[in-house]
Amino acid sequence: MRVHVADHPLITQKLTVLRERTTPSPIFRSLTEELVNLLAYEATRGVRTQPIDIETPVAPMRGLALSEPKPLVVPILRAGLGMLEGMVKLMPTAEVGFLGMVRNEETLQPTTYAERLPDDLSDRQCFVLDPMLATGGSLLAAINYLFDRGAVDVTAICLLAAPEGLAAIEKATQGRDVTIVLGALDDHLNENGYIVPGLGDAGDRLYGTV
Ligand SMILES: O=P(O)(O)OC[C@H]1O[C@H](OP(=O)(O)OP(=O)(O)O)[C@H](O)[C@@H]1O
Ligand SMILES: O=c1cc[nH]c(=O)[nH]1
Ligand SMILES: [Mg+2]
Repeated sequence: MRVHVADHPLITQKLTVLRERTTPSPIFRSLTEELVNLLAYEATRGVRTQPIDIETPVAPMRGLALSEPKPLVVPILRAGLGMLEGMVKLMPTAEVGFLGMVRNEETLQPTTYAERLPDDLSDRQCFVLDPMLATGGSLLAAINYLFDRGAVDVTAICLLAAPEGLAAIEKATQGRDVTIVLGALDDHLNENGYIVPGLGDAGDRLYGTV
């Protein structure tokens, strides 16, 4: 598993505002989109392309086009939906699939309440979006759905992660092509399974349900 933790002052600055408890939902939403734009740049570094011959007004040249089949972007509802717009702005031709998951706040186990993915993902590059990687249970379930359908590689973009969740995913995906791109790697999980220092419940903060 490859892990890339962003190291850029603008990402840390935007995350600082996001984490602040008084930041209201509209600002939280726009910062989330800005952060995805920045993280997606790194996450799509390995996107598959093919040469394409074009003519500029001045001369013919060989450029690059995205390869077929196009990448699949999968936000994990609810909170991952807040990252979708930022990602598809960067790759407007990507296809989008959806996974709805919710973590039981007592057992910390995820359940899937919605799934709308292409049946056959053979030869597809997949990009999963979820702001929070806490115990890793939700992201691992999403990664397993994609590999079970034939995906060859999965890249997840998360704003924050806990070391415990990252280690759990690494252990459970041995031998698979998995990349995780993070805005920051936080300190630990607390007794309620929340990332510390974290930002609280991302879904509630995005959609104002606190
Ligand atoms: O790593 P885990 O321990 O599985 O926790 C992370 C999950 O928890 C949050 O979703 P939540 O269950 O709160 O659903 P929501 O997006 O609808 O708020 C978050 O968006 C992740 O999907
Ligand atoms: O810190 C956490 C952990 C799980 N889900 C969240 O939204 N935040
Ligand atoms: Mg939530």
